Amino acid sequence: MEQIKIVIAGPRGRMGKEAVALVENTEHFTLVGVIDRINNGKVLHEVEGFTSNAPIYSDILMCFQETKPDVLIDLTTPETGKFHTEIAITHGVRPVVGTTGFTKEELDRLSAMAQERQLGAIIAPNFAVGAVLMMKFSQMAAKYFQDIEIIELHHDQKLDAPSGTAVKTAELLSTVRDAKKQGHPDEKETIAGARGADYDGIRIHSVRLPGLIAHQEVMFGGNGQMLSIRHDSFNRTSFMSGVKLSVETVMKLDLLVYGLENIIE
Ligand SMILES: NC(=O)C1=CN([C@@H]2O[C@H](COP(=O)(O)OP(=O)(O)OC[C@H]3O[C@@H](n4cnc5c(N)ncnc54)[C@H](OP(=O)(O)O)[C@@H]3O)[C@@H](O)[C@H]2O)C=CC1
Ligand SMILES: O=C(O)C1=N[C@H](C(=O)O)C[C@H](O)C1
Repeated sequence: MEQIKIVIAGPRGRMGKEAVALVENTEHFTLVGVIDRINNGKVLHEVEGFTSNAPIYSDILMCFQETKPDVLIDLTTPETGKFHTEIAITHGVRPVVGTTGFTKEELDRLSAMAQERQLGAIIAPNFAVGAVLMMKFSQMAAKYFQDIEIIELHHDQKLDAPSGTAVKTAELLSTVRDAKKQGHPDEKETIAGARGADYDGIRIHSVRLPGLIAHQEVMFGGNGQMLSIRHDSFNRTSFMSGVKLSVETVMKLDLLVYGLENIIE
């Protein structure tokens, strides 16, 4: 199998560490460099917890020039992730982005940039196969149940709310459900935010607590019945088979794909 040369941005992060281990343990993947805002000029094994010989760069352009990667895996923050994805597309490096918090306008712009260059790119709000199925099953259910509340629950170090997964879920549900205001027409919040965020009338509630990893429940209410579809990630290894699939798939694409549901059969 042809070797895929990979750069990881955010290697010291919770997801970045897992991604480094994935790339190091996959025969046809080579970690040619990492992007880290500290440790510039060092080799990764000089940083505690790593054994890799990959060089560390704080400058993404220098990293690309010297390591000539095929793929950038970005697991950073919303602002940095957007910047890295733009630079990658501009320089012909295929981005696989797990970073969340991009707006629809930003996604559209990145998609147009990839299309213009006919370059493969994947932005996946959730790499866990079970989470993708939870979204697909919810989309099936939304045809029959129009009253929906999404409860997403995450660790308390998360920067963006609602989660990328919750936004993606609401987008998928809206493809099969007409916009509808839920709850009583005259309902009033006595404390702002009590009814959660509003996406075409679907309510999204974000829970942040230490001890959690990544969880989501989609609740559908009907006459005399309720359907609940839930996914839990209990560790971050749960995301890695999706990262591996995305790296392999992005090499064959010539446009930007947003969401793993578009590449999982
Ligand atoms: N798609 C998916 O399946 C999943 C997506 N995520 C998303 O992935 C992202 C990362 O999550 P997580 O690993 O938990 O977050 P962490 O905070 O643990 O890691 C983020 C890393 O990004 C680094 N970073 C921040 N700014 C820069 C910069 N300017 N240049 C280089 N590196 C930078 C941080 O470094 P420093 O220590 O210096 O701040 C840190 O190491 C989030 O957006 C999260 O929502 C998370 C889980 C699954
Ligand atoms: O920040 C996280 O942890 C996660 N972020 C992603 C999101 O925003 O949906 C994916 C997963 O839920 C974990």
